[in-house]
Amino acid sequence: MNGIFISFEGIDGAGKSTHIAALSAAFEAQGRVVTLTREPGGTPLAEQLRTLVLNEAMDPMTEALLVFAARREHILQVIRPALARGEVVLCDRFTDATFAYQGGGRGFDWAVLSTLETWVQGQGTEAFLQPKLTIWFDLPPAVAAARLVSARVPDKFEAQPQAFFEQVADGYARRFAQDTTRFARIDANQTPDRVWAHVLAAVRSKGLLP
Ligand SMILES: Nc1ncnc2c1ncn2[C@@H]1O[C@H](COP(=O)(O)OP(=O)(O)O)[C@@H](O)[C@H]1O
Ligand SMILES: Cc1cn([C@H]2C[C@H](O)[C@@H](COP(=O)(O)OP(=O)(O)O)O2)c(=O)[nH]c1=O
Repeated sequence: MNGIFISFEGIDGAGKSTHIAALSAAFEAQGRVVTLTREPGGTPLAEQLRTLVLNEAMDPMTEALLVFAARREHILQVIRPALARGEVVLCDRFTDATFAYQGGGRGFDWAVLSTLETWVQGQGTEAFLQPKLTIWFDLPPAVAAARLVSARVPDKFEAQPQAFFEQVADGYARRFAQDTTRFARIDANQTPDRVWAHVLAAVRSKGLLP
């Protein structure tokens, strides 16, 4: 069986986490083995880098290098091995988040991010790794902010003003425009049931679930 790599994206509070477990169950119901993972993180070292990135103030380049360093570990130790075993890898955020947050939100150089992406996801003779499908939960930042008020204690990014998330959303839109076939853009400003129906339809339209 071929491995399947799917990533989930969107600004904080867009509703990703709500649907990842349900999609995992849908794959398992088809007899697939699922690896659920996240970025930054997914290995002990990458989780340590996550703690730094989410809690410490730092220069945007430092931040970009740390998330790509975490990604390198994650790809080598978790994602590629799971795909080689024919598993389904569901990843809560991947490189599009770097373009959106470090590129859009922090204003870090887009071309440098593209170079880092090429290095980290396809070093030497490795085939370039990219999700088969990226589900983008598109939600106006004001709506996301309202959802998060009562949801949880904000981390470094979630504490940013709405203007930051407008830039992050612009980053996602720019990334989407560069590769519309990989992305499924979902209007996340709907009830969870309706959002779920769109998530399922996106996965089915790629032929990944019956
Ligand atoms: N479609 C929806 N409509 C209203 N609230 C939602 C919806 N989806 C998720 N939520 C709520 O919004 C908050 C953020 O959702 P979450 O899945 O944690 O977002 P993310 O993982 O994208 O940051 C949670 O309190 C969740 O219950
Ligand atoms: C993967 C990635 C995440 N991030 C940010 C986006 C989120 O604010 C944060 C962690 O994402 P997330 O796991 O969605 O947070 P939570 O557990 O609170 O739902 O890291 C980046 O800035 N760059 C990246 O490359």
